Amino acid sequence: MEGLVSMKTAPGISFQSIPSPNQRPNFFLRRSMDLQHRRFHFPSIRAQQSGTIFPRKEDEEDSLKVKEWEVGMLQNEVSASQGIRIRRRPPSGPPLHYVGPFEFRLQNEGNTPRNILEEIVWHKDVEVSQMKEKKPLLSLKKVIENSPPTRDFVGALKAAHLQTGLPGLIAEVKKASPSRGILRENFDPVEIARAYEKGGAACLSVLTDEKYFKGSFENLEAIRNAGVKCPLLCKEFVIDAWQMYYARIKGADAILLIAAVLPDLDIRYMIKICKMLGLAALVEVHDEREMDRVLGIEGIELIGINNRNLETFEVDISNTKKLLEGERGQMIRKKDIIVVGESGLFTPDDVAYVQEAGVKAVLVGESIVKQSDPGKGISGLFGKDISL
Ligand SMILES: O=C(O)c1ccccc1NCC(=O)[C@H](O)[C@H](O)COP(=O)(O)O
Repeated sequence: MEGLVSMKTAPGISFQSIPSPNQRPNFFLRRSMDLQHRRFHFPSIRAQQSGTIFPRKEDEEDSLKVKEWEVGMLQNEVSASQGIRIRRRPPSGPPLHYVGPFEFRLQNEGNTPRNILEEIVWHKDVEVSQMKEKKPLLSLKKVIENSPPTRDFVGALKAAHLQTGLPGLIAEVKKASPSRGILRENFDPVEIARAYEKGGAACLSVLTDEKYFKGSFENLEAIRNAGVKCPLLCKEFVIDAWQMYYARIKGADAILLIAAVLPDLDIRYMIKICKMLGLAALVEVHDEREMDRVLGIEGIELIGINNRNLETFEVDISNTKKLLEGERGQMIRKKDIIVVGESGLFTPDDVAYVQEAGVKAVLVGESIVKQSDPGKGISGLFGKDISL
């Protein structure tokens, strides 16, 4: 659209006059023309501008960025076709609209995350690409070759359930959350982990996201190195297999995969990587559609039903019951999958409710981490001492 006159009107909105209405290509055609233009010509234009024949490093970097953007857009399209509303990356550049003979741009429209989960994922995308540059996958693989074996996360949950007759507890080391803010001011992850273990937790969940949960991979590593025996779940927003390798070297025994973020193909691929790395995968769903997708994937041993809608923060523990009713529940039993009830569990009645619905494990953060002695918080949650 070179040569068009751009007129600024209100802040954030600019108008461009169009030579004639019948010369106006539709938005999608323009987008794909733009993509092709960039794919095939962008580096050489830069090379021409710089007066060089061979592409310069900057041209190659530009070209890589364009390719990454294209992959992100493709991922968004695949995700949308599976009912996934979370876009993996912001659509680059503001979309164009046509009104009468005018074309106008709304600055940033489309590049604003639609909800907190999308915001987290977009931030994670940038964070992970920076971390990958510092610690390439090959270097992580070398460290893993000399790492101690992982512990049996699923086995620990099953054993706790058999021993107590109650759901096995995954106790979460959680300092803060986007929905609740700071949960515990004096936050010593190792002290909390030890208290949970003493209080009867079968496994621990360690939040590693820094920006939104004030967690870290250092916390995970410190808990592992402190001699805590409970298997550890790395509670991360996984969007790239690199994170799984990193979690493994930092001491994780299991990793979270969120179906609201990951398309089926990613989940299948990541389950295979988990098997290679000796990690258990907790695949998290929060509605019927996600549950049906996940039940169609082979090799899943653990499904988490999140009672918190990660887009709206609404918590409703009847979600667990709803997703375990009828044929879904039957298929889960047939496949011998362990279901974990996650979020919003505060009382023995809550635990009894989700157990009645069919869970064999629960994942709990807020209600126990807020207690002055988080270990005693566990007895409060179950209505009895489960450490024996
Ligand atoms: O906890 C949040 O506010 C939150 C917001 C956005 C994405 C994820 C979020 N939480 C992760 C979890 O699923 C919970 O930490 C976990 O299930 C424990 O929940 P709770 O017992 O209610 O602390």
